[in-house]
Parts: sequence; structure tokens; C-alpha cells
Amino acid sequence: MDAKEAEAELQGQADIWKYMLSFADSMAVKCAVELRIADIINLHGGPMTLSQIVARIPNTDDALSLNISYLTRIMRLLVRRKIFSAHQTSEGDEETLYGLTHSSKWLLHDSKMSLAPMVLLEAHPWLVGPWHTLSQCVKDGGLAFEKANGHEIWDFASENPGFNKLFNDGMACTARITVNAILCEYKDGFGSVRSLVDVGGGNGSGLAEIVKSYPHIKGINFDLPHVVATAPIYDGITQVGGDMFQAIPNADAVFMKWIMHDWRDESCVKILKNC
Ligand SMILES: C[S@@+](CC[C@H](N)C(=O)[O-])C[C@H]1O[C@@H](n2cnc3c(N)ncnc32)[C@H](O)[C@@H]1O
Repeated sequence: MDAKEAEAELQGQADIWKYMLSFADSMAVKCAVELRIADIINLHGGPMTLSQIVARIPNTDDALSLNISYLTRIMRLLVRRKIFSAHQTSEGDEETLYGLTHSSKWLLHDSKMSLAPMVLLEAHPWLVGPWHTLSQCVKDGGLAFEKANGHEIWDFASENPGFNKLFNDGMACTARITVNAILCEYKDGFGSVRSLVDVGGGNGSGLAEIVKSYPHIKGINFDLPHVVATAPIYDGITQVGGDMFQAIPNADAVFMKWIMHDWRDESCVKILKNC
């Protein structure tokens, strides 16, 4: 084997190590969200030492009992991934100050533009479990979510309030981000629409952003009954529960985001016929 070939092979091995352990990145980000590390630093108003952070971790009876050395190792990984920054307190000082970066700002719980709920959703065993069934899906077909959790995803959500909330909160935070990006760039369409139905609109957070920018629009958020039953009240929006395969409320225009990818083409045609 020549040197070039040997180097390529070594790189191949390094890549497999990277992919084998890349789940650790998601789990470390999930840990930071659960411990509210970004919120703690943000509230403090600037970089903090780990002992200062630990003292402010919520729902902890005894901060001294927390395992700082464990958290140090998790923060080392997150700094490496540029989720947090690390600076020395002063020359020769051993203590590290941890600060926010452009990434950790997306992990703030108390921010309108946050991905924290989506991190908690995607890293939850209910959603990680289906990925473990990929090879089984290739062999037998079927739905990965059902294989892992025993029920098809929307039935599971209707029977499990914890999953319903986790899922709807995750969707709501991303809908807010995406719809705001659409509103920044798409200037012509909404002005002439008097009523708009968001089909499979989740809890209505995306439509709420549209109606806030175009208050003349009468918004109808349409989703399954168990979703709208727990949806917040938004100004200018009527929450309607139903099944888009049966009927969709009338409106001047239909908005659909993150819907079609969940069904086969034949099912999507049925939805479109109801629009
Ligand atoms: C991937 S989520 C997208 C949510 C939202 N549009 C967004 O982008 O954040 C799919 C949505 O479709 C809804 N849904 C699933 N089956 C439905 C049906 N038969 N009728 C109406 N809504 C449905 C789910 O409850 C869920 O809120």
C-alpha cells in the first residue's frame, strides 16, 4: 500500500469513528437544553464559571451535589462544537468562563426564536427509537415510528398527552422561525388573501405570525382534534379540529408546511382534492 492509499484508509477509519459516535453531539446539546445552560449564561449577562452555572441549575435541591466534573466534560465537547465559548478568567488562572455563541442563542428557552423544544423532541427516545429500526424497515417495510413505539405517530400523540405536547411544542418553535423567514422574503401574496387555512398547522404558531403581520387575514388553524384541543388562543385565529382526509375548512388560500413529506403521493392527492 502506498502512502497516499494508507492515508486515505486511515481517513476512512476516522470517518467511521466520527459517524459511530456522532449521536454524542445531539445528546450533549440535549443535556445543555435540559440543564438550561444557555438561559443561565444569558440571564447572568455574560460568561460564567462552571461553579456559577451549576449554582443556578433549576430544580436542584443541592447544587453542591451536582457532578461538576461530568458537566466539565460535556461543556468541553460543546465548546469544541462551538455551541459555547470558553475563555480563561485571567492569565494563569485555571478557571474557565463559559459564554454564549451564535449557536447557543438558539437553545434559549425563553426566547421567541428558539430551537430548544425541537432539540428536546428530536433527541427524545420516542423519536430516536425509530432510527434503530431502519434495517428492519428495509427488510419488512412498515413504519419506523410504529415499530419502535407500538402505534402510528398521530394515534400515539392522541393517546399520550406528554408526546402530544413535546411534538406540538417542537413543531411550533420551528414554524415560528420558518414563517418569519417566509414573511421577510415573500411580499406579494398575503396582502390579497382575506382568509387563510393552515392545514396540519400544529398549534397555530406559524399562522399566528402571518396574521400578526397581516391582521386583515382571518386565520383558520386546522389540525387533528387532540392538537387543537391544547392549542393556545391566538388573536385573529379560529382553531378547528378535523381530518384533512375527510374535509378542509374553506378559505381564500391554503397554507401547508411540513405536511406532504409525511404521506405517500396517493394520500397527498386526497388532501389536495379537499383543498
Ligand atoms: C410535521 S407536523 C407539521 C406541523 C406544522 N405544519 C409545522 O410545520 O410546524 C404535521 C401536522 O399534521 C397534523 N396531522 C396529521 N394527520 C392529520 C390529519 N389527518 N388531518 C389534519 N392534520 C393532521 C399533525 O397533527 C401535525 O400537527
